[in-house]
Amino acid sequence: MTMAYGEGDARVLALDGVSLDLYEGEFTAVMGPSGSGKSTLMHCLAALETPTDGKAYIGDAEVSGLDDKRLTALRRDRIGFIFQSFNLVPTLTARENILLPASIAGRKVDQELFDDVIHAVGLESRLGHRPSQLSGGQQQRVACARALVTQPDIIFADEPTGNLDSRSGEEVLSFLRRSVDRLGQTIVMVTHDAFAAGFTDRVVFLADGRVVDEMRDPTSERVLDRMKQFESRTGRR
Ligand SMILES: Nc1ncnc2c1ncn2[C@@H]1O[C@H](COP(=O)(O)OP(=O)(O)OP(=O)(O)O)[C@@H](O)[C@H]1O
Repeated sequence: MTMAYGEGDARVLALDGVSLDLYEGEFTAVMGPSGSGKSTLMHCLAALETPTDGKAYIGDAEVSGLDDKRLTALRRDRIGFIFQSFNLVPTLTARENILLPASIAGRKVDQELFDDVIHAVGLESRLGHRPSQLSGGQQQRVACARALVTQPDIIFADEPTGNLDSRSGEEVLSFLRRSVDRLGQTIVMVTHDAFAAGFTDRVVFLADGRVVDEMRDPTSERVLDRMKQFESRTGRR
């Protein structure tokens, strides 16, 4: 996939021929220096942006090249999102936020799955609270529950722990890990954080819009080492 922004001298190649397979039931981290194309890659994969060249697929469905109506349906039915800034609706309770995407899609959430997810994120006593009455960590857990209860084919998480203290961040990461292990959820997470990457099955490293390396069964120590190697090779620090 290629993604170019701007024209002439201002042209930026955010993605430079990226080819990447993501596997079902896996937790994948996408890492790389600032400006390496992580967010652009995620947006193209999640049908939020259309690449200049190339295609993205979810299963057999091509996400680039759908008309608006089909795109909306694809995002609604098959993709879940978790953002750094939670993106909850302030006037709705935690329960209402969690059920909102399903209710927009006109679908019922399986009660057992709902109970399971709520229990797993530890939100039982907070379902009637509005976002402003919850801590950042609790708000992000609501956002995780919201992404999970629709059982999407894939969840895209953009720096999900970026706004959290380390303890809340760890809770969210453990929870994402468990949802991969227990529910077979597929998750792709953009992160700068080697600790967060240590929770995943696979790390894909981007630099200058290309995949430059990957690591299976990462530990945060190995990820940190690899990041240091990249920094010394590219002359940073
Ligand atoms: N809408 C846009 N218009 C022009 N250039 C853009 C746009 N979006 C991204 N870029 C450029 O594309 C390149 C990749 O950006 P991207 O946001 O994907 O990087 P990133 O790895 O997610 O960075 P960060 O870690 O800082 O969020 C950067 O050089 C950026 O300036």
